[in-house]
Amino acid sequence: MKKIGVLLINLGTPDSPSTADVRSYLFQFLNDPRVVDLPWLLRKILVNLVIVPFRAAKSAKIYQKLWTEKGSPLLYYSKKVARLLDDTLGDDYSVHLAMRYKNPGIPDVLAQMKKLNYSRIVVLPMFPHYASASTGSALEMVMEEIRTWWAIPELKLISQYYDNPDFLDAIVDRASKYDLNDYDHVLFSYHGLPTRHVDKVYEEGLCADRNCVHEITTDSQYCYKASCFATTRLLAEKLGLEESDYTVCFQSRLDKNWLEPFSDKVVEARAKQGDKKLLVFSPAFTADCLETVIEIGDEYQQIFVKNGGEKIQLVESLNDHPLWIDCLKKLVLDN
Ligand SMILES: C=CC1=C(C)c2cc3[nH]c(cc4nc(cc5[nH]c(cc1n2)c(C)c5CCC(=O)O)C(CCC(=O)O)=C4C)c(C)c3C=C
Ligand SMILES: [Fe+2]
Ligand SMILES: [Fe+2]
Repeated sequence: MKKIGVLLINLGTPDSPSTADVRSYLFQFLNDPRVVDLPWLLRKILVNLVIVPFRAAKSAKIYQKLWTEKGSPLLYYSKKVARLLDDTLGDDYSVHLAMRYKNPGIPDVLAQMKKLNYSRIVVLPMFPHYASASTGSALEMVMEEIRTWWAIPELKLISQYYDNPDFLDAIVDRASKYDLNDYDHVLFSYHGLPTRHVDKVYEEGLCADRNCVHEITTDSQYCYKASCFATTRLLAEKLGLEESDYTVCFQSRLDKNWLEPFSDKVVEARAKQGDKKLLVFSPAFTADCLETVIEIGDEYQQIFVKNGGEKIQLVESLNDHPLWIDCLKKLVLDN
């Protein structure tokens, strides 16, 4: 019998790109109080009467562009990573994949894992950076489920690993097919967050430095913004980039009070100042998804060209990269 269970978690994706399935996904996602952290009534009104009704059909059209014959890339690659990780970890480990939203859901997957009586469970979110809206939400759901078990196994929750050398090397290797000298500028575009999400990490209620490029300290260790800048500094060093060669930016905002600078505005500004080719890294996304393939690869490309640029080259997500599998393997073995 296998002794250690590994629960690999990703965000989740609609069951299909139909408007009904996208609506149901957005409904579950945006009603999460760690994602839309407003008082209950305000969240219900805003999400269920404003955002979801207006967004579902529009998002469904974008999901239809993203969908391949293998379905959603996020789910396809998450499953593949789980299989490869299971193969490489050997007989003492068994890897299970769950999604925070939609399928396969965390409660169902944990119910299967419970029956297998693991002596230890390692929970490994596929988010290198901690954010309450991603890792926090997934780990909370795991704890909510496991707290009801009569026999609670040893439990290890991995909160973040953005500075793990294997993770960084995998990204650098992913980019190795591009010659940095061919590009006018490099962007490191991370998923955005409402600024208050970042502020809430700090006891006194404010991200120490709103324009933070700050070092990681015990106070800021779970500041998503700080960890994005730290990731960028580490990657830039490995890539041999000077500070003037790159810009850190944040994409996918839902309103104006999100982390800045906004990626789409940076793309526009770089085109207007004469850049023709941009190389874009997206280190917060470990699998191809709507926010990389469509938002960066398609929407930003259009913005760039409209303003005088030529080509936005996205550095593909890690997906099933062997060094990424190796990184996950070591994270499990070290924990
Ligand atoms: C308040 C809204 C949102 C927060 C906060 C948020 C944080 C967050 N999201 C990811 C990763 C992904 N998000 C994806 C899609 C997506 N995200 C939001 C909103 C928030 N995300 C929406 C409404 C959507 C759906 C698409 C749309 O309608 O625009 C995806 C892609 C999923 C896919 O199926 O391809 C990912 C991945 C992280 C890591 C994060 C916190 C840092
Ligand atoms: Fe998101
Ligand atoms: Fe901060």
